[in-house]
Amino acid sequence: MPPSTSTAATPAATGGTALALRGVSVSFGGVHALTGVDLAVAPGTVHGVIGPNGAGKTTLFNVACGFVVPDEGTIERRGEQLTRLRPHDLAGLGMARTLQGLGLFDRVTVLENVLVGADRHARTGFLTALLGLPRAAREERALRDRAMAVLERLDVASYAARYPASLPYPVRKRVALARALAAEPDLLLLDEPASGLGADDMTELGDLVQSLSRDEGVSVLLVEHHMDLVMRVCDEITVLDFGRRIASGTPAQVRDDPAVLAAYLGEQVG
Ligand SMILES: Nc1ncnc2c1ncn2[C@@H]1O[C@H](COP(=O)(O)OP(=O)(O)OP(=O)(O)O)[C@@H](O)[C@H]1O
Repeated sequence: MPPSTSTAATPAATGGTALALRGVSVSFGGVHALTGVDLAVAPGTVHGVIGPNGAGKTTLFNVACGFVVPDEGTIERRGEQLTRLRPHDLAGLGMARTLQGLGLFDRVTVLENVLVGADRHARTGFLTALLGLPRAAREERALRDRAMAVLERLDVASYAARYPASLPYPVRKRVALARALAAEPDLLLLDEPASGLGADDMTELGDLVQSLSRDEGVSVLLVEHHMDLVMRVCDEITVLDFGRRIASGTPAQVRDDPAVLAAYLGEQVG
């Protein structure tokens, strides 16, 4: 079963972009990681962020997640400015993310990891459910059903009772994505989701991302090195270089942009 579409973003429902960064600047000491960057994720679309090494992609992702507070600029969600976005605010805002480091809990099972994501909708909370209190029983069952459904969708339900550390990396990546999807976000932030994946897994990942946006109206911000994946699944792409936006547009526009070609000159494009 796919995640519910009840929270999916539509232009009418959002009253604006799914996420917009305006004039965002971030410095680390003397390093200008981002300078006046604008980016708008249109509802229900996949927006890619690419750029050579050190271009500022991770910093931009961290701003969108609330890990990094920009020195200047604003973040808007559905037309409203978010002041002091924090990582723990994401679920309440209908946002979910996966990280390069995956961030799975090694001491609980795959299913329990995904339940942490699904817990966004629980009234009684994951801890109460874990403790098995009677009033939580029905809700816990519903949460487990949804978590299992997401694991099935990503073809990893057979690992539900296993511990993440014992699993191959591509499986752990799917579990991390399942945990994000279990929260039924309408905006998904993906940081290098294809890293460490083989060709088949990458193709399936691309199909899933496209299906989430096209069939379910989920908006996606995709920071990714693999150019072929970005070109295949993104509706729009923002290109960063030395912390500045040097181009944005459709994959075809970006591919032919002289500034982009110059930025990547000498880089091996994955
Ligand atoms: N915590 C930090 N402290 C100091 N400098 C940083 C920090 N994080 C990033 N930078 C610097 O900011 C710039 C942008 O880095 P960032 O990691 O955002 O780029 P990136 O495009 O994700 O690079 P890569 O593709 O290599 O991962 C780089 O010059 C980097 O060295």
